[in-house]
Amino acid sequence: MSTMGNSTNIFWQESPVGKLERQKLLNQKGCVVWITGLSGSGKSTLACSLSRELHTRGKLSYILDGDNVRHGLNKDLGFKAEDRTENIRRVGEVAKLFADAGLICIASLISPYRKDRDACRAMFS
Ligand SMILES: Nc1ncnc2c1ncn2[C@@H]1O[C@H](COP(=O)(O)OS(=O)(=O)O)[C@@H](OP(=O)(O)O)[C@H]1O
Ligand SMILES: Nc1ncnc2c1ncn2[C@@H]1O[C@H](COP(=O)(O)OP(=O)(O)O)[C@@H](O)[C@H]1O
Repeated sequence: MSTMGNSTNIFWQESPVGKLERQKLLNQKGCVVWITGLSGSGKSTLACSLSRELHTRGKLSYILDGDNVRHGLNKDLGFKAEDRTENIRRVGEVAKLFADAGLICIASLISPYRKDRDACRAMFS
């Protein structure tokens, strides 16, 4: 049992199908490719080219683009430093789930702050 927020009864629920089994089914290993850069620097273009090329090679990928994610999951966030931090944290958590599912997750966000990039990278170690 662990304490999460105000709850003291949150248990980790194991999946009946393991990560290795998913990898075998998809014939690929899940991972995250995180593309950073200033607005207009070519992140989305690169993400789209990579996703198309992977698809051509029979590999399942999915793009988490900053512009798109801010239409839904992160529509409550703006561009203050703390909002950008939360944006990166949430996308990092979603990317981790995609990678665990076996997909090649391509995250394309400005990610301007080193501390946020480092915190995100630490989620995967
Ligand atoms: N300051 C400010 N004001 C208004 N709009 C802005 C601002 N900063 C970014 N943008 C736009 O938001 C798009 C997504 O940004 P990100 O989520 O990648 O930014 S961040 O990683 O949270 O810093 C981003 O997309 P890209 O241009 O593709 O980078 C911009 O269209
Ligand atoms: N390698 C490149 N050379 C020249 N122009 C590019 C290149 N990559 C992207 N662009 C152009 O730059 C603009 C911004 O690209 P975009 O991928 O939307 O950037 P971002 O996602 O970082 O905001 C688009 O008009 C795109 O066609």
